[in-house]
Amino acid sequence: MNNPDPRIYVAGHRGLVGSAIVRALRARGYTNIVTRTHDELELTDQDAVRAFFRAERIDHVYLAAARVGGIHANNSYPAEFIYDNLMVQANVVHEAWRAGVGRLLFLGSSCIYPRLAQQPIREEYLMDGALEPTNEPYAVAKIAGIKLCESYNRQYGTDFRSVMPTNLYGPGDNYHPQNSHVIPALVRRFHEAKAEGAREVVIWGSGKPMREFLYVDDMAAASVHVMSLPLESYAAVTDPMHSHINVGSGNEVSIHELAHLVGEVVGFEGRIVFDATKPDGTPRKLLDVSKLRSLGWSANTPLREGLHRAYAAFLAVQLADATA
Ligand SMILES: NC(=O)C1=CN([C@@H]2O[C@H](COP(=O)(O)OP(=O)(O)OC[C@H]3O[C@@H](n4cnc5c(N)ncnc54)[C@H](OP(=O)(O)O)[C@@H]3O)[C@@H](O)[C@H]2O)C=CC1
Ligand SMILES: C[C@H]1O[C@H](OP(=O)(O)OP(=O)(O)OC[C@H]2O[C@@H](n3cnc4c(=O)[nH]c(N)nc43)[C@H](O)[C@@H]2O)[C@@H](O)[C@@H](O)C1=O
Repeated sequence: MNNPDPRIYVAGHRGLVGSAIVRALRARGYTNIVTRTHDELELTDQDAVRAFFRAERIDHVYLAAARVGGIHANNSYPAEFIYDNLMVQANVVHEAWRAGVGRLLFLGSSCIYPRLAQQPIREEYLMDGALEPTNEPYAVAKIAGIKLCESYNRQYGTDFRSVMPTNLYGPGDNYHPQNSHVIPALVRRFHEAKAEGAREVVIWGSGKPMREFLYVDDMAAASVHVMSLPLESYAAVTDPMHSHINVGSGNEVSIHELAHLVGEVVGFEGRIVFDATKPDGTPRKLLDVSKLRSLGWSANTPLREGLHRAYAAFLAVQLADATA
């Protein structure tokens, strides 16, 4: 019989996705959740990861720890993006197998797919063409993560699953002015422009790229849903090696439309201008989410509502920082 309250390790529990996964697990009544901060457990250190799994007797793992960032961070620190991600996932997957972990969820990213993939992007388009250069090292690491899980499943019969999220946003995001993703970057930039009474806000690139966005609590719900499925159900829609599955909202907007929407949510009334000297990245990446829908899950937070919640979370952080 399945253990109703498995011992669950959420790696990266202080990050955007990991913190939402912990919220989702607690809301569903799971109480046996194990966490370690980065300072307490360095996941690139194999000996430390081995000792952790040996001591903790974990049943399930959510692997939401990774080196993560937006287009500028990926383009500026390619060595860290490939090295850290390869090491973290190799250590966690290998030591989880050694320790007999029953089920693991690896979080990849929609940037694993070819830059000019047919849209919407189906899971089987993986490795069908060249990757987007601004994030190729990160994407190569994430592809290796999928293949790690597949290989352990094939050779050792493990149950290691992989989800490929589209661009995420929400409470707990990284608001670094350069290294963050577009939504937290714009929330902060519009907020500061409004506070300073600035006449214009500059957005990177042409404004033409299309992106699909998913609110992070929807992502967490999808992760818990995928981990709760019987293996036969998951394996029936993934390929025979129990490969990856896309997670998205099914809707896309241009960066131009997004900028106007964030400006509206924040209440900025000035001009929005585009700096075409900055990179656009992939022109379009809309995921085909029919496999996940066939398994009974779909997103339910519209972008405008998610942006209002994300801005409220940003304001709460500002307030806490100001009163600290
Ligand atoms: N955000 C997005 O738009 C998307 C994210 N994803 C994927 O979702 C997952 C979670 O991303 P997200 O929550 O946004 O990322 P965050 O950067 O918000 O969180 C990552 C967490 O992992 C921890 N971490 C990083 N490196 C190590 C390490 N070497 N040892 C221990 N802990 C470490 C970080 O700790 P610390 O901060 O202390 O370093 C942080 O708590 C990743 O796999 C990412 O690739 C996929 C698609 C889109
Ligand atoms: C999730 C995904 O995240 C990264 O890829 P990306 O989709 O290109 O993500 P992004 O959020 O950084 O940018 C989206 C778009 O928005 C434009 N843009 C405008 N103005 C700002 C801005 O101020 N900041 C940022 N970051 N982008 C901006 C930007 O030029 C681009 O056209 C990957 O490296 C990879 O890590 C990955 O998997």
